Amino acid sequence: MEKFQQSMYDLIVETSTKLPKDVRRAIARAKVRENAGTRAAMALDTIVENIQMADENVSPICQDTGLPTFKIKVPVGVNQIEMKKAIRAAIVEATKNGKLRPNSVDSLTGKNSGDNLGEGVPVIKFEQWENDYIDVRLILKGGGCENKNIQYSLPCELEGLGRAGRDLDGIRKCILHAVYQAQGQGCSAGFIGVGIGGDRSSGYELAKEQLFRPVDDVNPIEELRQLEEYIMENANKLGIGTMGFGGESTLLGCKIGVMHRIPASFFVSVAYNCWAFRRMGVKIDPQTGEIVEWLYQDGEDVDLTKELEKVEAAAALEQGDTRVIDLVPPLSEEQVRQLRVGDVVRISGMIYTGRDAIHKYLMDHDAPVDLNGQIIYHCGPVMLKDEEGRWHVKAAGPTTSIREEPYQGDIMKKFGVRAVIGKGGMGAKTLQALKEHGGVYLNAIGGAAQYYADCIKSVEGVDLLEFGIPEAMWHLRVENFTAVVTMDSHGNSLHEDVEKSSLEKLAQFKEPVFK
Ligand SMILES: O=C(O)C[C@H](O)C(=O)O
Ligand code: SF4
Repeated sequence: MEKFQQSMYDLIVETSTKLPKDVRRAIARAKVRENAGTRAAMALDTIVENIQMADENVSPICQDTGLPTFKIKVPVGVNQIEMKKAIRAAIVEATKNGKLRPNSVDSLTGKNSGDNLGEGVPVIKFEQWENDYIDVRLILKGGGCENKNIQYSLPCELEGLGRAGRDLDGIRKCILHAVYQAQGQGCSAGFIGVGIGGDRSSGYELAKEQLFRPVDDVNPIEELRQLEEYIMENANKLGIGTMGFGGESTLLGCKIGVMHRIPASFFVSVAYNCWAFRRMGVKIDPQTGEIVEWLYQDGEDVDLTKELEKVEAAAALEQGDTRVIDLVPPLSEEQVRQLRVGDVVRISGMIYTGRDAIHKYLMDHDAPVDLNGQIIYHCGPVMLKDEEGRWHVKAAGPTTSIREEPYQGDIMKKFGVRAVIGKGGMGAKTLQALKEHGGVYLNAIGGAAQYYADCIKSVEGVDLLEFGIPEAMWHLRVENFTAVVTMDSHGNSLHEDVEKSSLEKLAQFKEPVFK
């Protein structure tokens, strides 16, 4: 087993940097569906470009490399303690090399362990089997989509859909509702795994297990096959679209599993995974620890370069009726008030990262830099320090902004911040503050961590590094950092509009379908 650690390192790097073929095919299908020239199509083009860049740079597709979760099947007699040690060592190595973001945080103190190890991290689950090889599957599921998982206890009342009863039709309603409530915040278009039955924990376990099924397999249980097909067809009619910009591609895959339950409980658990669906698997020789086969290799490989050729055509179309505005901070109130929902902005100059820890901190501390007229970027990047002590960005896409909703408006007013960049949109409190103070919300494409890292020309400083790499305030000099205005200072919010229209569309699925 001396090669096992190297094999696990290779598996981690492959999972973090390359999307499996079945996922790529699903993304290519989404591209065909999305109408050229729309904002959703433009977002998908960025996603495709990002996938390609991650491939070439052997760098993380998305900066949030998730909570590494290994599912391992071993022949009887294999030493699981040694395997665990090797996996942990491989995780540390991959973190040091910038293939994983240091993502393990002490829940009580907030301290980042720095090497991705911690209490219960990584997750490693073993099962014995009678085959003569080891099967290792790894999923790197990020926080934004994890926060969009949802569990229903039937019967229940669902907005737009009414009563969901304890039957197949009630399950159907829960799944549609799960897609609706995720909006663009889990970086749609997404994949869902559904677990019917079990208890609160085994139900979620079953839901997550479904994410290991190939996207294009067929459910062997006839009712579930029909339900999967129904969901794929109809969830895409909700009009949420890529990144919640509105559009035709909302869901890329739906896999449903079932298990027994106890009479009093009836749970439907839904695990939502973003488009950056990073899961891979290998077969391992139990003698040497070497990889003998990579999994998820079936079917055709999509030529994403071909997809990229369409990017320019779409971009040209896009710019036909869209204003593209160059911004160089510091921004004045007047400049910001001229921006409208739908405008595309290209930022050059300094931006400052700030996410959960920084927002909480700024509420009752001074800012480490003058933020007057500046732009805050909701982002927790992957950073590496070179031998001369200079920092380099390895991946830097936006994080889900709604988590900063309790603070954002106050912070913008307190420090004179004029714009925030993030993804998934913000709520009524921030919208009101943008109006009162004169500010905008700029939506970047979630998960496009390589694409944005490329716009960052230098790291000019860092504050509050004691919060850990993802949570620190990084001073970044960017060039042509592109984002879309989705909330403006005139009370307009694309997110509010899409949420409202998708709720109306959800209501068309109220009547029973599965008797
Ligand atoms: O933590 C992050 O960088 C992003 C997170 O996965 C999110 O989707 O909000
Ligand atoms: S930022 Fe988006 S793509 Fe990345 S892990 Fe979070 S939900 Fe997934």
